[in-house]
Amino acid sequence: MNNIPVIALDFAGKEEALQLLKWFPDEKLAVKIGMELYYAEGPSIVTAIKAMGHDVFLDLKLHDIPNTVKKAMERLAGLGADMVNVHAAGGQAMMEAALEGLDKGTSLGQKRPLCIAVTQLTSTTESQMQKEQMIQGSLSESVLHYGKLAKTAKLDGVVCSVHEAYDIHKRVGMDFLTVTPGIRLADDEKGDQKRIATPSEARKQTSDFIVVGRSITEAADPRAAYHTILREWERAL
Ligand SMILES: O=c1ccn([C@@H]2O[C@H](COP(=O)(O)O)[C@@H](O)[C@H]2O)c(=O)[nH]1
Repeated sequence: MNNIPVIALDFAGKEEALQLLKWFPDEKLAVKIGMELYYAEGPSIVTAIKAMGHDVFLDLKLHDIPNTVKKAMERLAGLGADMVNVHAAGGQAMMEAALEGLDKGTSLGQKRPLCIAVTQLTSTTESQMQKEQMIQGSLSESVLHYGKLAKTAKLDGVVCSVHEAYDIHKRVGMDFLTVTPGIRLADDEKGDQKRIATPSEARKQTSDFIVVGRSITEAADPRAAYHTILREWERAL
């Protein structure tokens, strides 16, 4: 995965997703296939988008007992996605099982998908986390804790907000990936996201990948929105 931003294809079906991709006839993109599109279309949506030459982050956020996650990852490994993920809250043994499944399901000569762990969703606030998840301490401590746990389990990185990305890199490792959704341009609607940041802040805070959905997919001209975000990212340093 190289391209930035990663476009979240949060659509009800293949037709809508392909409509969006038509805005980018000559560009190799990185796209994210999430639950909505995957549950509607099944594994063929991953192979179809890979066949178009795009990188795919398959964002299914697995969270179950280790054996179930291992077997599911064994199946997902064969689809050709470049990145997959789990919830760090599933625990170290579950994350290790995810990797085991991916290794087992990856054929000889194929590259194992990167595997990252969701820490605290970008739609979660600190007070919500403390009340609803009964986690004491700050949200940034919780994200760091999950980051360290994911590193111990030998995962490749985490999903976190831009606000935690630098701390993760400093304290877990500069080569440990930080994938950051919750990206908004200054005038964009926040929607359900709580811990948001601009593409420029994301770059300054050392995010490796920014994930952008509605700011691109709901724009009147998605290609123009994509390039505005890319330009802001490129000019940030
Ligand atoms: O903590 C997380 C984990 C995943 N996401 C996903 O990223 C996109 C963001 O979409 P926007 O429209 O740009 O808000 C979406 O697919 C989420 O499922 C996240 O937002 N936060």
